[in-house]
Amino acid sequence: MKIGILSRNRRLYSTRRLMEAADKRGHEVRVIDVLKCYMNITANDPTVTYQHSEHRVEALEFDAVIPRIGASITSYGCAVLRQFEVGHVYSLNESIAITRSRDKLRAHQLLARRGIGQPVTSYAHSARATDKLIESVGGAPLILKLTQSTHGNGVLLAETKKAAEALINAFRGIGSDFLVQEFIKEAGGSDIRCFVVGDKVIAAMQRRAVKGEYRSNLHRGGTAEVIKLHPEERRLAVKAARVMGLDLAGVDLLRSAHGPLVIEVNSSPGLEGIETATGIDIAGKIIDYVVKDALAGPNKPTGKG
Ligand SMILES: Nc1ncnc2c1ncn2[C@@H]1O[C@H](COP(=O)(O)OP(=O)(O)OP(=O)(O)O)[C@@H](O)[C@H]1O
Ligand SMILES: [Mg+2]
Ligand SMILES: [Mg+2]
Repeated sequence: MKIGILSRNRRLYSTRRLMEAADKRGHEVRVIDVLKCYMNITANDPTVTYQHSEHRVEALEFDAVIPRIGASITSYGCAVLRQFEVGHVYSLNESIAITRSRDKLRAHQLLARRGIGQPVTSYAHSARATDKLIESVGGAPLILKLTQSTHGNGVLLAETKKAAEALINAFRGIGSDFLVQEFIKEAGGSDIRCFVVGDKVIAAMQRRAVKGEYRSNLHRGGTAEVIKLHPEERRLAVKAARVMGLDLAGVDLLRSAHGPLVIEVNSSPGLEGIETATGIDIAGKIIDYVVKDALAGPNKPTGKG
């Protein structure tokens, strides 16, 4: 099979591992930097051309693509991916599903519609609503989250009502889009990353924040270890990925006093942390899934919104 990995950098761990796994299984694999692609949008003869120095590839000839689109290039990356879809090329994750998951507000609303447990989350435009926003999530301490951010960068803990008001005003002042969220204290600075492929959780790890930190992201110095999921957590993670329409997803859960809660669904979850923590050949499992799913036919758009 001819597989394209849509990634900006072939040296990234996840990209390298996917290439290795595809190669090992005898597939022809190529890394395509979406920013070096251009497209011709016509009904009869849509094209995506990848031009890298003197090399030129007619990219719609791929049998399957695996999108690894970074948060900073969501818009152009998804436009290129949509063009593959116009050309009936199978994609592991569809552009619409990636777009849904990138906006945390939209994702929370879609998950809520399907009854998926999440921390109480509020959103408002008007400065007059600040008191109500704070009250609705149970007051301080509370979490403020930029709607489009990653690696824990846009996640802030406001320990007091005064701090929450100051942060909300600051975010409003610079025109940032943010959510206010109930702080799940009992998670104790840990979260669970569930790695979903198709309709299965193929691996899970618990990430623990360093002392004095509330964010467990490995990029923030957190540590990871294997964890055995409860069946309820497994079902929740698979359902969350389904609702977003993602065939590959990193679903983050918090263990709260009232059961597991989904905090986010990532469409390009990294492989390094989870492969290192669990010793599972995640890249191999992804390639096996892609081949099986692509052979079964073109994408069927899933989910709404
Ligand atoms: N409501 C909450 N209560 C307690 N801790 C939280 C809450 N929301 C987030 N956290 C902590 O902050 C971390 C980062 O939050 P989140 O996963 O939403 O952001 P992210 O920047 O998209 O992360 P990623 O790099 O996993 O994509 C979580 O892993 C968790 O440890
Ligand atoms: Mg995220
Ligand atoms: Mg996360």
